[in-house]
Order: sequence, then C-alpha cells, then structure tokens
Amino acid sequence: MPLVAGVDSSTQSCKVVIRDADTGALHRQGTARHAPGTEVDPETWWQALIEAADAAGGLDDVAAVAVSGQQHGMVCLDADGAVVRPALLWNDTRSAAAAENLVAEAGPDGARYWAETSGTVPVASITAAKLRWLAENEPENAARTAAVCLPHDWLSWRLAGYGPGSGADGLAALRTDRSDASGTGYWSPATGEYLPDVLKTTLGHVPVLPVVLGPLEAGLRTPAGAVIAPGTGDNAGAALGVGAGVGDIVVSVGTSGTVFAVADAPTADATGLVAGFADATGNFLPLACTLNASRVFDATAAVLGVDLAALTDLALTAEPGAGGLSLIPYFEGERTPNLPEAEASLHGMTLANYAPANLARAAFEGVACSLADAFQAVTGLGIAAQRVILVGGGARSAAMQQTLSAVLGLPVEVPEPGEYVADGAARQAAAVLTGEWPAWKTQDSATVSAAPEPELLERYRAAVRRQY
Ligand SMILES: Nc1ncnc2c1ncn2[C@@H]1O[C@H](COP(=O)(O)OP(=O)(O)O)[C@@H](O)[C@H]1O
Ligand SMILES: O=C(CO)[C@@H](O)[C@H](O)COP(=O)(O)O
Repeated sequence: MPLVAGVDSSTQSCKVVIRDADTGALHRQGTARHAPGTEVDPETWWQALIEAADAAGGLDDVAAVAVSGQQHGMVCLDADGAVVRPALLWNDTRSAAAAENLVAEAGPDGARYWAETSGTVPVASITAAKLRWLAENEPENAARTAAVCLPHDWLSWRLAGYGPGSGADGLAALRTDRSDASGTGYWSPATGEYLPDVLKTTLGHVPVLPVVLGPLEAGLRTPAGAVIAPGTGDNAGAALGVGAGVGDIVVSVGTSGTVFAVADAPTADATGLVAGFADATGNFLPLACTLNASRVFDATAAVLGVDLAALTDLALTAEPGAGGLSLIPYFEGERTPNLPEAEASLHGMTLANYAPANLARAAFEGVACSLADAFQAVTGLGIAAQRVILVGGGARSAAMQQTLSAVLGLPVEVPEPGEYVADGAARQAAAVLTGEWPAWKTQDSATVSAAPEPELLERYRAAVRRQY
C-alpha cells in the first residue's frame, strides 16, 4: 500500500493530497496560501509547499510525488541556479505589447504562423511574450538568465534538493512535462520539440530548458528517495483529476476561468482564442482562458460585506437576469477576448434593479457569460461537448453552477468538492510508480440543469459589443 502525493501550486494557494497508490483513498491533505500579486518570488511557492506538505503530515512516507502548477509563469535562473528576478505570472499583462509584436513580426499571417508552430498565438500570458518583455525592459536580467522554467518545473526541482548554488549540474537536472511545456510558446505540441528560434527572438539567446518527460516517465527523486513524476500544468492536472476524456469539456472557475477539452489531435486556432496545449497523457488540451473568474466573487462579496456562502445565497434570491444588470467582469484586463487594458463595467442599472441581490447575481452571470464565450471558442473548433464538468474553487457555489448551466443551455456535472488538480497530480504519481494509469474510483458528481437563459447571454454580448 504505497502512498503518493499530489501537489497543486496554483495562483492563490498550494494544496497537497496524499493518497493510496492502489486504491486512491485519501489519507491526508494540507493547504497554504500564496502571496498576492502577479509578480511573485518563487521562494514563496516553495515555502507554501513546505507548509502545505507539513499540514498534510509530511512527504517522508510517500513513494512518489507529482507537482501541478499555474501555467506560463516565467522563472529565470542564473548560472548558479538562483532566481534572477521575481516570476511574472500568467495573469501579468505587462507583456501584452511584446505578444502583439511577436505576432506582427511573424508576417501578415503571423497569428496563423504561431498557431501552427507553437499551437498558440501569443498573448501576454504566454511565457515567450514575458521573455521578450524581459529582454526589452531588463536586458541585464535577460543576459544573466541561464535557464528558464515554469512554476511546476521549479518546484519539482526544489523537491529534488536543487536550488541556488546548484550550478550547471543543477540546471541540467530541470524537468518538465508536455502539458506545461505547451504553454510556453517555445515548444511545439505537434512535434514535441523546443523552438530555439523563438528563444533567440525573445530572450535573445537559447537558455538551458527543462527536459520534457513523457507522460509516465520518472523524473528526479527527493532526497528521501521518492520518485518525482513529470508533473503538469494545473489545467491538465484537473483533466487527470476528474478523469476527463475525449468528449468532455471541463470548465474551471479559479483565479482564471478556463474551458478545455481533451482532444486526440493538436489544434491550431489562428483567431488566438483557443490555445493548442498538450495534456499530460499524450493527448491534447485545447483551452480558452479568462483572467477574471473567482476573484470577481471575492471582490463582489467584499463590496457587499458578505462572505462567499452569503454571496451565493443572496444571488439565488434574485431572479435570473439580475433585474437587467449585466456585469462585464474584465477587472484585470482580459485574455479571452484579448483586451489586456480592459476594465470591468456594470450595464443596465436603474433605481429599481440596483440592489445587493441583483449585484450578487450579476457577478455570477457575468462570469458565466464570459465563460460561455470561451466555451463557444472551444466548441467552434469542431469539438463536441458530450459532458460539461465544472471544477475549481468557484464550482462550490450553487449560483455559479446554475448560472453556467442556464447560460450554456446545457446540464453541468459538478463533482463533489475536492482538490482535483492535486488529485490529478497524485494520479500521475501513482502511474509513474506502477507504470500504468491507476483505475481509481471516480468522484461522485451531481448534475445541475437550470432553465436555459439565452437572452441573458445576448444582453451580455450586446453590452460587450457596445463597449469594445
Ligand atoms: N463557496 C464559494 N463560492 C464562490 N467562490 C468560492 C467558494 N469557495 C471558494 N471560492 C472561490 O475559490 C477561489 C479559489 O479557487 P481555486 O480553484 O483554489 O483558485 P486557484 O486555483 O486559482 O488558486 C477563491 O477566489 C474563491 O472566490
Ligand atoms: O493561464 C492559465 C491557463 O492558460 C491559467 O489557467 C493558469 O494556469 C492559472 O490557473 P489557476 O491558478 O487559476 O487555476
């Protein structure tokens, strides 16, 4: 009965689950908060991982561990293995102009070129755009950058005992997986190869890059001897955690809102709405991501002076349609659609409808409508939605569940509350240990079917069109 650990180092927190490798039974778990902001010292992730692992009873007795992490974050290391500057996260939009320039420099059909070459048209989130920003704005830091990796790669490396002072041998030990490599812009999901030219035209040189492990390939080991599995980007981790397969569309409501499908062939969306990522099993993970999801609820709850449970209760006392209010939730700029400078706005206010319950409902409906746009982009690639699965912290809200079902006009499957990204990582750890994907029992789910509200999405889209 070996134990395995799964780690989810996501934007807001680190979660650790420890499960039985044979049965998947949950033994222990722990969490720790991350620092806020879009520019973060990776050391704070490491300290949070230690804290979350301690809260989960430690990792000394696990036979394998895998780390899933927030995607795209730019972690630059110097020749010694020390971090060159704080990491720029996926939701840091300072690299928006750099992304635009990368597309323009690729010629009149630059977007198609990028979609076909790297799977994804660069936006501010993509690591390659962040490297270009670094080279243009902090040339000394760019020149000192001897290796570039992602949050999950760096944490796996720290788990193996590497860190500042590890030198060239340490950099050579960096490992990643195809799901996270596919979010960099300098790795091709279609060929499975790095794209050195992208690094030359962004960072200015080709740094040491993590070796991309195959789905069941063992990576490093912890000092205590546990196998470190390849790990994953957090969305690919969620796909593993809920057991998503071809025909499933997963909607995740965390700091980011994501809509993604498991596909058996790579995608290349030249509109730029859908990133052509790889998954953690050897398949692909076309994904549309928004910058504004669960934190819209946090902010609205704070404004209304209630907690998240009360926000949902309040929202459910309002009629569908929030009395005519439409919230465009682009508080942090937006990525889908690509409007990095956008701000949120509230439309349709009258003295009659401007009330706390309608505001609460408008927050959930606004996020649901923005996710419906992302959903349409994914299904627009010809991907059928046989089942829609809702995960992430925001999935705990009945208001989120119902408004998403109403706006999509589809039933939504809601797995029992859990840490599905960390669970996906634990599954991968078990798979690497045994050589095959474990046949763990899948989670219990409820199906939420709300009456379709197509006019709500029409009103939202009309407001977006008027504004942008
Ligand atoms: N009952 C709830 N209602 C609405 N949102 C919730 C609820 N519980 C948790 N959340 C949201 O979950 C978010 C954290 O989700 P999570 O998926 O862990 O985020 P991330 O992976 O980006 O760190 C918080 O921003 C919070 O708003
Ligand atoms: O940028 C993306 C996907 O492309 C985000 O989904 C990040 O991976 C962050 O995820 P969360 O912390 O919101 O789960």
